Amino acid sequence: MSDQPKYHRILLKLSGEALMGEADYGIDPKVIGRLADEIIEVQKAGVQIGIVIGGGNIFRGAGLAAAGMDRVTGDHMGMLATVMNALAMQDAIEKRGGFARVTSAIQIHDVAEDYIRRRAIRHIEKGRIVLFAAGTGNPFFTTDSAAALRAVEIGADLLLKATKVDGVYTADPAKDRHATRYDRLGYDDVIERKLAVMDTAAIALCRDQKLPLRIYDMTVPGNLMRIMQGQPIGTLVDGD
Ligand SMILES: Nc1ncnc2c1ncn2[C@@H]1O[C@H](COP(=O)(O)OP(=O)(O)OP(=O)(O)O)[C@@H](O)[C@H]1O
Ligand SMILES: O=c1ccn([C@@H]2O[C@H](COP(=O)(O)O)[C@@H](O)[C@H]2O)c(=O)[nH]1
Repeated sequence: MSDQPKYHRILLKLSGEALMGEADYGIDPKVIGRLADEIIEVQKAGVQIGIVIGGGNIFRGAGLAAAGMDRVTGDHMGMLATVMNALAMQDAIEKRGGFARVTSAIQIHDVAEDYIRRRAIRHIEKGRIVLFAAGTGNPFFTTDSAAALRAVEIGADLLLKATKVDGVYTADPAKDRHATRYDRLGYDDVIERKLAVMDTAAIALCRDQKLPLRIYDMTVPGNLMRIMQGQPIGTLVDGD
């Protein structure tokens, strides 16, 4: 990268659902491999990176509860799904010569270390890409909230929500073809207009901690680096 990156430390939230690629379930190795390449490139350019991956490609607690399962059990399964995604990303990063560590909010010592904030920050400072798995460790939350929480805890200067849509729209673009995209919005605009691209708890935490948030399309190769270079890709949420 010719220019110095605009950001020192980021928290990247990757949609689990987008990892499926064209499939209906699971992980497309091509998608996760391409993302790992982009993440390593950005890390080599000097950006410190923490990652939270969703679990929507495997299980979501609310969906399991709707099918009759106990909600808390469903949420535990959803959190374990995020551990699987994090392990897959750790593997993809390491296969490409990067360094990664999965830390888990649920104790699961044979596969990942516990999340300990100071330890995670130390890994990041040493150039390791830290994957924060198992969400917040609590049911009734989502990985969006986990991403906002970890971003604040590690002192990230930007939270990036990487998803299948190219920003925040006036309505869900998957349901309303007349919806139009915002370039920039305040935190309270997202909450008050009920723009359901990210859960309210996550937006409120970003607002209270004045953490800028950018929502962008992760299916377009190169977008992560473009954002690190300061290009206005997607929608920026900050300010009143
Ligand atoms: N106003 C809006 N602007 C943009 N997207 C919106 C809006 N309202 C709802 N959405 C929807 O928000 C979703 C965000 O996708 P994403 O897959 O990242 O959700 P997630 O639940 O955070 O991730 P995961 O797949 O990991 O569970 C998109 O499917 C999009 O259609
Ligand atoms: O803190 C958390 C984070 C997640 N969960 C459960 O995991 C799934 C998958 O996460 P997504 O954010 O939907 O991708 C989620 O639906 C919850 O069931 C959780 O309980 N607590």
